[in-house]
Amino acid sequence: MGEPAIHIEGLRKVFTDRKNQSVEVLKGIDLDIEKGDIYGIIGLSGAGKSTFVRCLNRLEEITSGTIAIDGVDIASLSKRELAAKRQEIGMIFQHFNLFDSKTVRDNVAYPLKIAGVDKQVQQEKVSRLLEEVGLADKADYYPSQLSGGQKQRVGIARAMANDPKVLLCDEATSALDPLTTLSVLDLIKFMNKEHGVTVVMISHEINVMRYACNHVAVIENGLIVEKGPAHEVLDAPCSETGQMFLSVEKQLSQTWASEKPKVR
Ligand SMILES: Nc1ncnc2c1ncn2[C@@H]1O[C@H](COP(=O)(O)OP(=O)(O)OP(=O)(O)O)[C@@H](O)[C@H]1O
Repeated sequence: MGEPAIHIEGLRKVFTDRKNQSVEVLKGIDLDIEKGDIYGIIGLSGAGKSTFVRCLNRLEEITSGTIAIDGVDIASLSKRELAAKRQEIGMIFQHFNLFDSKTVRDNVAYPLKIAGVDKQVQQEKVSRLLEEVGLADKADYYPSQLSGGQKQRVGIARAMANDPKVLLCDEATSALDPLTTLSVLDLIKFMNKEHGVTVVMISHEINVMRYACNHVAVIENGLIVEKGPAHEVLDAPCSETGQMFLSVEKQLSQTWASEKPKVR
């Protein structure tokens, strides 16, 4: 097995809250993510998923530990080096985070502009990306003129603009209806297959993990409590959180509104 796309060792993140109290949110995470994988991180609200994924591109500074992306320890990079490294790490968000005052075309071109890509090349690249995400006819629209699913497609095109090695997905489908969720997950799978981008996806939806991920880790209170092939972790979890997710999923699919509540 070659070098992993992402190697994480002893990752800790401590926040200081408004009362100056320390809150340890990530408590020593070890994880290797292989190149070309789609890796899911599932956990309850507050378990530390967003903090974890935001540490991977240093949107959050880590307190201690190592995060190596393609063999490069990102904590050791200067601001300038980090800016260059971030071109290798695309990210999409639950609420899309598009520039409202820019057109679809300019949103997607933005990372290319920042990277100093030639204007002609920018235009060609943007056109190709918009074709790929099925929005070629919406290039001159503004985000406010798009549906949630279309906005996330723009987010994906923008995240893929610099041909990243890694795509981070922070609850990317949580604000979308089931059908749109499916099409956005298909698009992420397409980007993984066609462009070889390694995907890290966080979610609290077990179905999303099952549909999209090859591997899954369960995060509980700032620690990874189990990890492995998606079908093993999702179909026969051994952690308390994993078992709870599975049991709630079963109850939701088997219980009618008229039946007695099973959880209070
Ligand atoms: N800037 C911050 N300062 C202090 N505490 C923080 C900060 N950011 C996050 N936290 C705390 O870290 C914990 C984990 O938050 P995080 O958003 O990573 O969880 P999550 O698993 O993504 O939850 P959710 O699914 O609800 O988004 C929470 O208790 C949260 O209050």
